[in-house]
Formats: sequence, C-alpha cells, structure tokens
Amino acid sequence: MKQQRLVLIGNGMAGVNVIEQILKHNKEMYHITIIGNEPHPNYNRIMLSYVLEGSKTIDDIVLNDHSWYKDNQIDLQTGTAVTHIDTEAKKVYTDNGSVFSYDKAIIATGSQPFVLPIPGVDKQGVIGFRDIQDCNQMMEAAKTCKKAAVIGGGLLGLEAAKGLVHLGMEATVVHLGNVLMERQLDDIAANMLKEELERQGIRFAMEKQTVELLGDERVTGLRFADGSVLEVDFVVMAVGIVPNTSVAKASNMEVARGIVVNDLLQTSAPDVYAVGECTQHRGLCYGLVAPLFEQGAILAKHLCEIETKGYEGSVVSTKLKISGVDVFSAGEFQDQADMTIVRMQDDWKKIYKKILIRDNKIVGGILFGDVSESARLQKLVNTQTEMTDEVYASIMGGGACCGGGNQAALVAEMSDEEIICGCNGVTKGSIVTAIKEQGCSTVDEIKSCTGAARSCGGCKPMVEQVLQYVLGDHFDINANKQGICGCTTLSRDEIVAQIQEMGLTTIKEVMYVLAWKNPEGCSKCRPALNYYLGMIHPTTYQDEKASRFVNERLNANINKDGTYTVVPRMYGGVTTAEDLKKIADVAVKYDVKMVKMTGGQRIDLVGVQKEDLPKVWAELDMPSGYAYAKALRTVKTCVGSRFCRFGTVDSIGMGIALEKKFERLDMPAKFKMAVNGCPRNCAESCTKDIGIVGNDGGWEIYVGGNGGIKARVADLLCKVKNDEELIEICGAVIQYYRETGKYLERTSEWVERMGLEMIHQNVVEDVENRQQLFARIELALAQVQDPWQKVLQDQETRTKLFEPIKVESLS
Ligand SMILES: Cc1cc2nc3c(=O)[nH]c(=O)nc-3n(C[C@H](O)[C@H](O)[C@H](O)COP(=O)(O)OP(=O)(O)OC[C@H]3O[C@@H](n4cnc5c(N)ncnc54)[C@H](O)[C@@H]3O)c2cc1C
Ligand SMILES: NC(=O)c1ccc[n+]([C@@H]2O[C@H](COP(=O)([O-])OP(=O)(O)OC[C@H]3O[C@@H](n4cnc5c(N)ncnc54)[C@H](O)[C@@H]3O)[C@@H](O)[C@H]2O)c1
Ligand code: SF4
Ligand code: FES
Repeated sequence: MKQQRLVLIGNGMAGVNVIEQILKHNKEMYHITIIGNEPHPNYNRIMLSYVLEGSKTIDDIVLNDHSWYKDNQIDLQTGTAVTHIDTEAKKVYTDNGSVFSYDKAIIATGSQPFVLPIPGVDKQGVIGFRDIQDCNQMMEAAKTCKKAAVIGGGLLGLEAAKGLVHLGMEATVVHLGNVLMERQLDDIAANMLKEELERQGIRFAMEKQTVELLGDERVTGLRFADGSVLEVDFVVMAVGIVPNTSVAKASNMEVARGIVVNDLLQTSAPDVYAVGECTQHRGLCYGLVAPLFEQGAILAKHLCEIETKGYEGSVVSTKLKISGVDVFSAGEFQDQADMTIVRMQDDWKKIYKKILIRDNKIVGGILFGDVSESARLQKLVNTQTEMTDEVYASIMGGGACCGGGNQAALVAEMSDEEIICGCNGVTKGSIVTAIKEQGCSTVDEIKSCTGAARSCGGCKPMVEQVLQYVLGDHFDINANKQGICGCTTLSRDEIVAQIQEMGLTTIKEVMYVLAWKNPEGCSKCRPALNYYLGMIHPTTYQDEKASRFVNERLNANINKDGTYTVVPRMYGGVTTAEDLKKIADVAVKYDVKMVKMTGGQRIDLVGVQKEDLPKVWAELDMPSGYAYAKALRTVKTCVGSRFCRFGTVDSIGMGIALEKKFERLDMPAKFKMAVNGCPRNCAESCTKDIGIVGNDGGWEIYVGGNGGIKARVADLLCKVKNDEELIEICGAVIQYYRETGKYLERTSEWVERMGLEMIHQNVVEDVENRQQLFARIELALAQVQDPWQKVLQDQETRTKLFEPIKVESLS
C-alpha cells in the first residue's frame, strides 16, 4: 500500500506523542514530516522548571534526539514556522518558502504566554517562561540581575520564582488575587503554600494589579494600580497562556479561543486535525499534559484506522513541582452548597487533606504536605468513585485500611487506555505490555522502556501497583532498591536503623549480621559504615583508620605529584604576625613548593613531603585546619562591626566562636560556614552549608548553600535575636545533618531531600527536640581531639604512616 504523507505542525509534546503512538500502531502507514519553529528536537517542556531550578540540564530533558527522527525516517524541519495551510490544495506553507504536500495534517502548535496589555511589556528584561530559550535567558539574567518580579501566582509563576531564587535572585511573586493557585487550591491550602514558599525565600506582593512596567530601554520596576512601585531589574510574565491559533486562523479554519475540534480531533478543514494546547474541545482548552496525551492516543488510533471511541474531555489534576513543597489538586476544589466535604487540617505537621463529595461520589480533592495518596485520589476523582469507610481511611490516614488491596483492585479496574503517568502520557496498557512482552520487572525497567515515572515521579506507586498486579508474587518491590553500594541492598536509613536496633558496634559486625554480599566490603561502604558507627556511638566507637580515605588517614591532602598540602587552622580567617612567621619559617625550612591563600581565608602550604608532615606540624604548633576531612572546614567571616561602617554585628567574633565550637567533628561530608556583619554578604553566606547574616539587630541563618560543582543558593531557615540561640540552632542543624545525612551527601542535597520544612520543624520549631540534638552534639564534641597532637604523641603511628620504609642492603 502506498504510504500517505503526514505533516505535523509543531514539534512539541502533544504532536510528537501522537507520532510515537502512530509508529507503534503502524510504522509503514505514513511518510512523516515534522515542522517545528524551535531549533531543538522534541523535549519535555514540563521539565524546564527543573532545568531552571538546577536539578536537570537541557540534555536531560530531550525526549527524542535527532537519531530518533532519523531512525524512524521522519523528515524534521527545525527553526521553521508554518505560516498557513492551503486546505484545498493540501499544502503546508512555511516562513522560509518551503512547501509540504500532505494527505493528513496535524496542528499541534501549543500555546504562548499571555502578555498583559500594559505599557512597558516590550522592554528589555521582560520575558515569558515557555521554552528553552526563555529558560536560558533567565539563567543568563541571574548572573547580572538581582531583583526579579514574577507576575502571576499560578503553577508556572511559582515554579519560575523558585527557580530564580535558586539562581540567587530575590524573587517577588506579584499576584492579582489574595490566594495563590486559585484555579487549583482553596484558601486554606493556598495559605499553607504561601507560608511554605516564603520560608523557601520567595517574596509575595498579593492583590497587586500591575499597570505599567517602568524604565527606559530596560525594565527597572513595576507600577501597581494603588500607585505603589516595586523596583526590579527582571520580570517574568506568568499570567496564563493563549492557544497558538495563528496557523488555523490564516487557513480559514474554525477558531474560538482555541482551534475547534470534535471528539476525533478533526478541525473544520478536511484531513486536518489538531491536538494539544492549541485546541478547544467541547468549549475547553487544556494547559496540562495529561489531557493532551489522552487526545493523542485517540488521534493516533483514528489515523491508523483503529476503532476508537472519541475523546470526551478530561478531569485535570495538578502537582506543583517545587522540591520540599507537596501540593496536589484534582477535579473540583472549592466547597459548594450541594457537596459533602471531608477535611483534615494539621497545622503542626503542615498537612491538609480535603475530599469533595457530591451525591456520595468523589468529585475532587486537595492534598498538601502529604501527597502519598495523590495517584489514588486522582483515580477516585477520574472515576467518580463512591465514598466508603475504606476510601476515607486510606486517603485521610489513621485507618487500618489495607491500601494495597484497594490499590490492586483499582489497577484491575482500569482500562488499558487509562493514563498512569500523566507527565509522559504512558497508559496502563503500555506498562502491562512492557511487563508481559519486554520482560520488565522493576520500576526502573518500566521507566526506560515506556518513559513512565521519568519526570515528577508522582506515578511511581501506581507503576508499582501495575507490576504487582501483572507479576503477582514474582514482583519484588525491593528489586528496585538501590543499596548504598554493590555489597548490600540495604539503604542508608535501613543500615542506621539496624545498627541502632541491634546494637552493632563494628564494621565487621555490621557486614556479617546484615549479610553483606562481599564480606570485606568495598571503598564505598567501609568509610560510610565507619562514619555511621561513629555518629551513633560517639563515646565508644573505635574509629577504623583503615576504612577512611587516604587524606583522612594521613590528615593531609595528597597532591597529584605525591606531595601533601598542610593547612593550619585560622579561626574566622584571622591570623597573627607570630603565626605568619611560623608559617614562613616552615615554608623555607621544608622547601614548600607553594604558599597559597585559600578561598576559606587561610594559607595552604602546598608540596610537603610525606615524611616531613609530622615535623612541619610540630614546628607550626597550630591546630589542624581539617582541609582533608568530612568535617567543618572553615568559617569565613567579613570584617563586621569591628571595623566595617556597615557592620551591625561582630561577625569575626561569632565566626571564631562557631569554628572553635564545631571543629573536628565528623560529618557526612565537608562542611563550610560563613558569618557576615550585614546583608551585603561579603563573606558569601549564600553558598555555605550554614551561612549567617547579621540583620535587624539579630542573625539570619541560611542552610544548604553550595558554591561547588552543583551550585545552590542557601535557604533562609530562621531569624534569631541572640548569640546563644544562634549557636544552639547551628549545633542542632549540624547534629540533625549528622544523624540523617547520607555519607558524602552535602547539605545542599540533604536540604533538598529532607525539605526545609522538616529541618525547620526539627531544629527551630520543636524546641525540646532542638535541645536534645544540641545535647547530643555536645557529647560528640567532647570526644574530639586534634589529630596532629595525637600523631605527634604516638611514635608508632608516626613510624608506620610517615617514615620512609628502610630498604636493607643485602651486600
Ligand atoms: C515551565 C513549564 C512547566 C510546565 N509544567 C507542567 C507540569 O508539571 N505538568 C503539566 O501537566 N503541564 C506542565 N506544563 C504545560 C505543558 O508543558 C504543556 O501542556 C504541553 O507542553 C503542551 O504541549 P503542546 O504540544 O500542545 O504544546 P508545546 O509543547 O508548546 O508544543 C508546541 C510546539 O509548536 C511550536 N509551534 C508553534 N507555532 C508554530 C508554527 N507556526 N510552526 C511551527 N511550529 C510551531 C512551538 O514552538 C512548540 O515547540 C508546563 C509548561 C511550562 C512552560
Ligand atoms: N506543575 C504544573 O502542572 C505546571 C507548571 C507550570 C505550568 N503549568 C501550566 O502552564 C500554563 C501556564 O501557567 P500559568 O501559571 O501562567 O497559568 P495559570 O492560568 O494557571 O495562572 C496564572 C495566574 O496568574 C494570575 N494573574 C492573572 N493576571 C494577573 C495579573 N495581571 N497580575 C498578577 N497575577 C495575575 C492568575 O490569577 C493566575 O493565578 C498553565 O496551563 C499551567 O497549568 C503547569
Ligand atoms: S557583609 Fe556588611 S558588615 Fe560585613 S564587610 Fe560586608 S559590608 Fe561590612
Ligand atoms: S506522573 Fe509525573 S512522572 Fe509520571
């Protein structure tokens, strides 16, 4: 049979998903041309929020690279905009003069950001957030701009604001109404959300109508209807979207808000279909991916001449993609007179759950703080399931309901066409096929085979349920589990729990009792176990030097030429003429190759021979700077109130006090601090594990900053009024990190994993818990001793570790 020519206009998520499905149904039926005006191959637009937030790169979000088009003999035209279609001659015209004939055409041109019709929107520094180019522009702007306004407190605006805060900008969300995400949340959930986002550093200007963007060429501020002004140097417009209908309009097709389509996604022109955000179906335009995939599944079948029932519309659900903030909303969300509402609000744990019931059928729901049942709630809303005691118990918690059994029943009832992974449009049927025909037996295998669970991860519990449903007893939920290394399938938390519960005291014992595959362990698990055991048993554990990395064994940093670097401590970055003299004398005497200032305000003696290390340390007679250790490295300070005219507090004094207090203690990874005398932040608190800034007569405490390979701006944890509280909270944060961090996990990752809220709850709000953490860190600190003092007093260690091996001459 002769191949028909299929032209897809728009190389985005909805259109390419249709093509993927057509290729699955019938690879031979069409010769396919895809015309897209972006310069990139198809990518996952929803992941742009993660790119901005820094947890993904552009490469990570490409869905189909150029080889996919080539392998499927698809003619891809990038950077090409379609101008119009001659629907009688069946030709597609583009802005570069090329023309493509078709038998069938699909318009999938998506939407564009709505731009407020106010003066100044065309100034430099004002953008929407829709594509890779916008994302790149925001990342570039963050290098020079300081203050951003995000107009619009919907899903996009909030995700953009969080991304900008991550990039180091001060971001204010300017919102028209008095509640955020008013299309998905009721007042209670919206207020909880706002509080949480404020804690994460986002600022809000609520009930503000922007009437003008100020500035000459470049934006300098926003003027509001009430006359007030917000000074900014960058603006992101996130006030909604408008379907891209220009191609359809120029081709005389029926267009309302979107391109009008029927249940088979047919437009008013013969053989021209439309799918995705550009469409209007039964009066509705959608702005989320799940409905677009549902439309796509139907269109692909129809184009492959497979019988299908038409598209009847979708019940939408949303999940905000901001780490540490769990919000989910599905279906209806505002109380109505004809509804019964089930509501649970826990202000202490910051959890809110609401189920909306009409005629005893579940028609909507909101989850905040605990979204573990989101997939289930979504399904209940989609199928308008009857409310029962069991459903109540499983969603609201506290009941003995066996969620698993019900989940299984839910999965069994789902049709093959139902979408399990909303982000990637993966149906139950595709997952079942991947299990039955491609032998997938773990979530990871399903992920790489079908794409399910590869974006927000919200569908993972449902994917597990499908695996359980198809494989029955053969499904091993633990098969997905990644142990801390190849020697075990146990996670960090499981190992720590077992050490505590079973009272395990040595590395060997842990490996034996917990059935390590490799009885000797490996270079990954041995140092980790050494750390966990030391952290759990601070007074009794005998540190196993042999299980530490070489730098820590020798208390010095090894260089690539086999020499070592010596870094003496300089508390708070302050030194004395006497110490400088000693450093100079040692450098001359031991022929040190380089004397270098470090970024942490101290001095590196680079290029010391191994055998000279004990002598160098003895002559320096200064404390070790721990530059080799997974422990507190430096506390960087600014001049502060002692000399600086802006200084509001004694940052040097506090820096020295903190460094003396918390030095030498083992932590999961290296740890850096900084103390600043005012918000000018000369000592860069924002990139430190704990950063402290003097402000308003007190201190601000920031956590989770990192200036290294994966830069992250620290989050404001809290503000305190006095020095004692500051030291206690810092101690509690460090101990909480020591007790819950994974070995080698920096606080930047730890804060993301735990969530700022959880850390705040444990070290700030719960005063009793904070004091207990502080008591435990005091106990651990009481055991530490300068390692070089120990070595200098121990001739056996000196000989074993540092003296050259003498080779006896045989002659
Ligand atoms: C930052 C961000 C985060 C999001 N997060 C989520 C989320 O978490 N969950 C969710 O469900 N949804 C989310 N969305 C919405 C989701 O991305 C869209 O619903 C989805 O991408 C729409 O798919 P589409 O194919 O209809 O449009 P698009 O993906 O926009 O694709 C349309 C393509 O057509 C091209 N085009 C337009 N006109 C022409 C022309 N004349 N000629 C050629 N090409 C043209 C466009 O450049 C574009 O590449 C997010 C959107 C953004 C911007
Ligand atoms: N996690 C997700 O699911 C996700 C993430 C990002 C984007 N999206 C989708 O992308 C699309 C665009 O998102 P969006 O947030 O721009 O759209 P939206 O329509 O959901 O929200 C726009 C917000 O801007 C506010 N607003 C309108 N005019 C304003 C004004 N003059 N000043 C201040 N605020 C004003 C509205 O009250 C509304 O809350 C939507 O379809 C959304 O669903 C989804
Ligand atoms: S942070 Fe403030 S107090 Fe410290 S040196 Fe800079 S300007 Fe002075
Ligand atoms: S629903 Fe987001 S990854 Fe599946």
